[in-house]
Amino acid sequence: AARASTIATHDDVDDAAPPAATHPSVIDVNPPRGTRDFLPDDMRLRNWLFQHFREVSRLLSFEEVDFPVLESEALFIRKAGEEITQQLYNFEDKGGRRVVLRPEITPSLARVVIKQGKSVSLPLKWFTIGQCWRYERMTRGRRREHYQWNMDILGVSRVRAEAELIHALVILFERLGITSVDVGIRISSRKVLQAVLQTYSIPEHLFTEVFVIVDKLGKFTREEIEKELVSVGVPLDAVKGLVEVLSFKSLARLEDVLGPNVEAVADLKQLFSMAEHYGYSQWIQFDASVVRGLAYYTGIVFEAFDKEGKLRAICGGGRYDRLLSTFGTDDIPACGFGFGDAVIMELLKEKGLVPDLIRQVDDIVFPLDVELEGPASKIVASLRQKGRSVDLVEDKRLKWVFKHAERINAGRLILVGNSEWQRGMVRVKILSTREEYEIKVDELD
Ligand SMILES: OCc1cccc(Br)n1
Repeated sequence: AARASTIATHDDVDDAAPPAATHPSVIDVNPPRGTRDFLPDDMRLRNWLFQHFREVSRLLSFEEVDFPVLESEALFIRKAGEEITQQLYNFEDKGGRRVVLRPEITPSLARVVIKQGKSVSLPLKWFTIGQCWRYERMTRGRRREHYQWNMDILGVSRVRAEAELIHALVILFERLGITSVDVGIRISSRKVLQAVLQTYSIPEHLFTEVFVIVDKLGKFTREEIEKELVSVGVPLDAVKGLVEVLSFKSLARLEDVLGPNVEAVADLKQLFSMAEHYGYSQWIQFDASVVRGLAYYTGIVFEAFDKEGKLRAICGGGRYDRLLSTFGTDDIPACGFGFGDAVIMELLKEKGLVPDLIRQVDDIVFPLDVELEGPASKIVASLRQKGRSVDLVEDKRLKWVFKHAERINAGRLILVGNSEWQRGMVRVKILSTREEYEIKVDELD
């Protein structure tokens, strides 16, 4: 009871911060609300996933970059009412600067490309894996941080960029053991809705707001969406027309309604044709209801989803040809996606595809007597020099050491004992075969 009283827990769900610690001993051993600790087992899994992200990026000849988690708040102030900008993890730093823990990575990429100015060489193909944050009222108990793999192509205006990024997604899923039976990639284009809005002469300045509202379909009822659309100035007939087109799942149907010369239809037909050549057609489907929730998308948008419909979108992305001009500089055609580390892990668990990543070590070295610790350390140094991972164990009973060797899946147990050492030897036990032998110290490798 005494111990419990000194360690606060945060079982309360309200969002107020706990009172500042009154005594140095009062610490909350949990990580801050909505964040995670990664202990060795978790870290092995995270590194396994990130290694796949990196390997797929390498296969597509992307270069790795990194940006600060801390960014100027100004980079993320957008007026379209997106969830991501309404949940900024923002604050004022000690210098009075308005800063945020970044909620996404693309604006940082834009900032760096702008900084490079004319010296940026195109096409640019960059990827990064970085932690992103949101400040969401914990009443919903959701996470406040996740790691996101981002791949972006700048300087390619044709839908080849989208086709390449979708290829990356397909390769990643296949590497994880996920098939097109488990996951699909829904594809549409913001130009579809744009074409519909234009037929109703909706002013262009409303487009972004409409996209952000329409993206909430699925989270809100159709009536709520229609009401919100009307509230931002979309006449009811246009709302009905929009909702009608949003239900389209066939490109042919879309072409019938919009006509063959609409850019949206041409882009999508080209992308689906490219998919044939890559051999990943079975992974993708046209779905006009895909808009994605980021204000700056201007063209093709896509998201991967689990076909059992149990999880939130696995990843999402699209074309954003006019992001740079919103920061006051010349536009560069751009396309990218963000792929979070959480939903994919939920999917792998669902599918029984989470690998069993055990701790492993090559050697355990154990001096049987305290005066053999020096020789044992010499052996350890030599083995590590040869690139072997070595666990030097001391102050333990031999019985414990044998159990420990099993526990950490050691390859060999090297016992440094007096009688052997006098003859320049050590005793080696191969854990997998139980084979035991003596060997000259300088022949140990
Ligand atoms: O994908 C939206 C998002 C952004 C930042 C942090 C988290 Br958790 N989720």
